[in-house]
Amino acid sequence: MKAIILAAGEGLRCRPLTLTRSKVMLPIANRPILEHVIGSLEKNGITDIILIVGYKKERIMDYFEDGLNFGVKIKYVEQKAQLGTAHAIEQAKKWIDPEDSVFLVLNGDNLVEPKTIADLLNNYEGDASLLTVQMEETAGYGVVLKEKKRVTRILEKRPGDLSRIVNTGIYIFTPKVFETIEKTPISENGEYAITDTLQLMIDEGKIITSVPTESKWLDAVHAWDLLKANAIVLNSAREPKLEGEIEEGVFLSGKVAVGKNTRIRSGTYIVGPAVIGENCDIGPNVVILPSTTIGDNVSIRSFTEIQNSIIMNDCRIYSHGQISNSIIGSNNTIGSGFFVEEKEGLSIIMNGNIHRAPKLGTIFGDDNRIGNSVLVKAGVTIAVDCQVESGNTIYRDLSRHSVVL
Ligand SMILES: CC(=O)N[C@H]1[C@@H](OP(=O)(O)O)O[C@H](CO)[C@@H](O)[C@@H]1O
Repeated sequence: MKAIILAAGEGLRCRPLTLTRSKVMLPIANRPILEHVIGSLEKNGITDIILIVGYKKERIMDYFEDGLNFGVKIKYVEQKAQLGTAHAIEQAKKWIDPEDSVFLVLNGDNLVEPKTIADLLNNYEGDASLLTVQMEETAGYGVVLKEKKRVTRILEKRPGDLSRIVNTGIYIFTPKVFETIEKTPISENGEYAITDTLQLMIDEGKIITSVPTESKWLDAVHAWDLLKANAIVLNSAREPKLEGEIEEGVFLSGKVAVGKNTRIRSGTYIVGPAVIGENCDIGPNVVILPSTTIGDNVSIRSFTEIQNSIIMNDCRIYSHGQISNSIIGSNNTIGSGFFVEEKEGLSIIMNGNIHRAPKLGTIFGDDNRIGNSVLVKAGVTIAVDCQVESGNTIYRDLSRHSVVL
């Protein structure tokens, strides 16, 4: 069976992290979300993958190449304009054999475990099937109404609580779906939505079934959702590997993974679950608390404490810092005495809408340079290529190339 993975969008609500990479490339436990998705397909024996790319596609293609290192074969198809999920799937039409009985479609930016996909593979029926989860908070998703297994309506991102059965965006289609995709009208927000295609199929009397799952399905809607996803994945890791050099006098407890060529210096105290990548230099006397992921080529100097955070590749973090509930993009330099304030239940405004964040520190994009003794207020984001001189307190979001003297 072939799988089409949708990986063309940016992930606007994950800015500033997505200013330099698309959402599918955001790391969870040091691997892009898309790598987790491909791994789950491969474990189900699905190795023939059509990857729909668009935004920052080079970064995806450079990482995955032809897929062989990941146990799959990838055919890249470009969606030049991001005109919706039905339009994205339509781009793959040429590569789906009309004689194939069915194919799978899923999002490249939702974390799924192998069993999640198996639940659909083992239970699909009718003209199309979609995998659903039960959720309390359904805002931002499509929900379905159904009679027994048969879907009677799909409602996309509507306010109210008509249904708690959420569409995961994981589907089994027959090649006939392309006929209905061609007839799908453009929606109010200017997109061709696969959910509208499905509604059209329902209206034509076709049988669309919903397959419920209780297996893992996680969507990082906002950047801060990555912290939760990271914690879940770190917690479920099996037998983490300790490579590199662990000096005498290092304390490790819980699940801790350390990559090749990394040195953990004496006096460092690490409580897992935690993952530290390759070629890092940590300590002496650094404290790393659950659920933290540190990328490759990162150095962290004495008396810095990091908790429940993601630090991406190529960062340098100097001494006496405190970072918690935060995401630091790649190639950031952070001076001594850096302090991130954190708060619970912040209201963050994006594009005029209010979004509620859980306990949050800060989110940094890539390539920022922060001097010594800098304080960042809770919920504040620093975009890309910003420079903050020593001794400043950052109260407001910094946009790309900002300089704070
Ligand atoms: C038009 C469309 O395809 N909507 C889908 C899709 O929404 P996006 O906003 O495109 O990610 O994925 C959601 C699951 O992540 C699903 O709930 C919804 O129905």
